[in-house]
Amino acid sequence: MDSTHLLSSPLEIQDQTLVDHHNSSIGSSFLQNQTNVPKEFLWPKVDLVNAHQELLEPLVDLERFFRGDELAIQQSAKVIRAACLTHGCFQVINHGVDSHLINAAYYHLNRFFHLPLSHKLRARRATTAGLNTLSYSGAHSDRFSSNLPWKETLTLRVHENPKESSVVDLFKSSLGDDFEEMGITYQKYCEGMKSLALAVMEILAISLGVDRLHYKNYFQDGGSIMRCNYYPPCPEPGLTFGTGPHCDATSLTILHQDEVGGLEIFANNKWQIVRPRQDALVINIGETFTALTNGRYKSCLHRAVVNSERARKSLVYFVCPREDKVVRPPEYLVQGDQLPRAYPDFTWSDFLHFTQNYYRADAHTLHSFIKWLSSSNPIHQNR
Ligand SMILES: C=C1C[C@]23C[C@H]1CC[C@H]2[C@]1(C)CCC[C@@](C)(C(=O)O)[C@H]1[C@@H]3C(=O)O
Ligand SMILES: O=C(O)CCC(=O)C(=O)O
Ligand SMILES: [Fe+2]
Repeated sequence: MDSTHLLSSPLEIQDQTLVDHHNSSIGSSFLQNQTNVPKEFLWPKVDLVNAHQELLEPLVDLERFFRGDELAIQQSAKVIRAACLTHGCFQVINHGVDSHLINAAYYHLNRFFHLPLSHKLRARRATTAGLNTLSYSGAHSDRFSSNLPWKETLTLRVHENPKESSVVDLFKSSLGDDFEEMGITYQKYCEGMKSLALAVMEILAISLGVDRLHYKNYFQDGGSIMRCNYYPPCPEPGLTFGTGPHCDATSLTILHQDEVGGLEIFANNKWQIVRPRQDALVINIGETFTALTNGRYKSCLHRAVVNSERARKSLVYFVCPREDKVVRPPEYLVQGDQLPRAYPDFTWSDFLHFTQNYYRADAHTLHSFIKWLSSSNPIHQNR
């Protein structure tokens, strides 16, 4: 683990904040007007290795799952199992999320990121009574001072089973009445993604040989994080990342990337390109799911590269357990001395808190979190 990433207190994060023009005003116009990459965006050379090969991750057709074709479901589970044991990534087609809804989500994403920066900043950590939050960030420059990502993000955090009105109100109250339509679209997008996530949970359970409904029931009352990524063109794309190498701390990620491409996955000891498919959604195993499988399934190490020609966009839906729920694998995956517990119990709320206040998520977040848990809470030490 790189201990320089481990921050001992929230204050240190504030201390790292960039000053003056970087502080709150990095937006696409700032990034787009650069003729070279400012030093805060330069990533270490060891990380900047290129990917040359295309990932042949499995493409799973969910049509037969939704039709209840048992033989096909078992076959898909087998293919998914192999992918999750090696790199933690697969793609799905005929996934049931309406392509018009995905297009509408991109339409609103574009509209949002083309607003003047002062307007985008109105969505900085806005909150509704239901505790859903909306937050805009330009290159995370308010949180970090080096290895900045060449992107802007809009993050919607949705608590379990939100009422439509709460998400729509959040968009309206932070961005203005003109954003009602955007709120409705993102509410629907999250609903579509949630039902897909529960279907995928069923196949994952089958693939692990645990009770078919185990994970579906577990995530039924869970929340989610929806993120829009906007990656402006970059004058020297080989020096930086749109999103640096990391595993998602969340449970499952359902990602759509636009036709520009840039998502790369670390598999078989090398970085590999995930070619965009308009009709497909990329599914990545996150670290919380790794813990829920007692370390059986690999969380997917991935990154997003930028290019000098075209802005790139992606829509990311992160599946999370209910915040206070204990993250613990089913008994079937823990068997005495042969298969002891790989991680102690924790809650999603604590893990999320760690990533938002103490540690910048990277390739080792779960490992670092467990270490941090045991050092800050002796109860966890011998579990
Ligand atoms: C729990 C989370 C932390 C991040 C958002 C979600 C899932 C992925 C994480 C992230 C994308 C990993 C790379 C670093 C990060 C800061 C980013 O570049 O956006 C991460 C997210 C975050 O803390 O905002
Ligand atoms: O934009 C992408 O393709 C990847 C984004 C990502 O990994 C993330 O937001 O967690
Ligand atoms: Fe990610």
